[in-house]
Amino acid sequence: MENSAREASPDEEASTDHGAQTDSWAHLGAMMKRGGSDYPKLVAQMRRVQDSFVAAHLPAVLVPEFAEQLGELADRLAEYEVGESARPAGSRLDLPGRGHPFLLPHIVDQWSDTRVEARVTFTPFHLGGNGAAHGGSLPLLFDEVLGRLANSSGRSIARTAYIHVNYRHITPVGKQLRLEATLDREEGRKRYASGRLLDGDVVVSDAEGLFVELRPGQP
Ligand SMILES: CCCCCCCC/C=C\CCCCCCCC(=O)SCCNC(=O)CCNC(=O)[C@H](O)C(C)(C)COP(=O)(O)OP(=O)(O)OC[C@H]1O[C@@H](n2cnc3c(N)ncnc32)[C@H](O)[C@@H]1OP(=O)(O)O
Repeated sequence: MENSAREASPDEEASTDHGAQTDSWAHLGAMMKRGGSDYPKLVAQMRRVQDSFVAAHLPAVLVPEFAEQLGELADRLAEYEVGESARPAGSRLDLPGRGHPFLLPHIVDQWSDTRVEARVTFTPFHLGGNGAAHGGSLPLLFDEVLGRLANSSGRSIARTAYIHVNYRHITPVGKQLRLEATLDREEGRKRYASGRLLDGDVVVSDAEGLFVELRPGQP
């Protein structure tokens, strides 16, 4: 396995999954087996493609060949398309960024009912400019981590109402950073969480988010 995050507790993701019930160890265990034991290699190669794609300047003469090869791969993958609730991508809680190439490849080190500690390295795919991560990738990271925290430990489903992100310093690409997040308070249906992204001792970004618990039947 390319990286190991700690496993989720049985009830911690129970209410976060709209497409399938994740209310038992057995179900979580089954989700984390989706794609099999080689799936981490596939995700790692997909992330490599993303990074090398954005970093490459192909000779124009090679562009049609690369487009065709990628097209062939996409066609092959499309043969295996399944519904949202059956996909390995995003289900693999044992992998950085749940094994979903859109998500930052963060690795969770500690997870309690109200606190998360994780490591994350932004890659060339997330580059904005001048060695700094694209500003839009930070709300993505905070939404994922704060959102999961707000939905964990058997709490019922809550959706992001807002994420307020402060950019304090540039977020370097290619350097391992630390992320801390806490669920700070709950007021009725409202859950407030906050997080900090650190480069050494320097807070490069922090965020506060409101997650509102859905009413029964609310989409
Ligand atoms: C399938 C297999 C795969 C397996 C999966 C593996 C496990 C996965 C593990 C983990 C996954 C999760 C990890 C990621 C989590 C990320 C979460 C997201 O990104 S969610 C998407 C983005 N968000 C939306 O799309 C929301 C769209 N908006 C809405 O739906 C509504 O606006 C909503 C629910 C947020 C609130 O609407 P209302 O009608 O329910 O609630 P009202 O009554 O208006 O407000 C309730 C209270 O909240 C305040 N409020 C609402 N919005 C506010 C705002 N923007 N700012 C301030 N206050 C707000 C209101 O003022 C009110 O407060 P007063 O009760 O009066 O004190």
